[in-house]
Amino acid sequence: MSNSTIRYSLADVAKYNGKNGARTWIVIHDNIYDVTDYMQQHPGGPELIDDYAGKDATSGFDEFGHSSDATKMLKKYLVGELEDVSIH
Ligand code: HEM
Repeated sequence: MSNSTIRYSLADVAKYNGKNGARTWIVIHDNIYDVTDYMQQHPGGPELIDDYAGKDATSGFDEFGHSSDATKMLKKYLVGELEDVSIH
């Protein structure tokens, strides 16, 4: 983790739920991704991602067993990291 990484709480992420013009953010392994521009191209369809809009999508992402290509694609959409929950 670098100091330049922007930290957000899960409450911040929840605002980006894709509703009413909001963008769609999801969390995978404590990293936060803005997948708004990717959802329509998702091979599994946009709905699967929308189910996790504004939430932690780690279980959904891992349960499908995405390819390493899919994991690499995520990097492009990274917007920040979850803040350290242990300090609260
Ligand atoms: C949010 C939770 C997600 C769930 C539950 C999910 C689920 C799935 C499912 C079920 C498929 C299979 C579709 C099919 O074969 O018909 C799939 C494929 C795929 N998904 Fe997702 N997905 C999620 C997020 C993402 C994200 C964020 C990315 C990349 C930015 C991604 C990239 C891909 C790719 C590239 C494939 C094609 C197969 C592969 O390369 O693994 N998915 N996904």
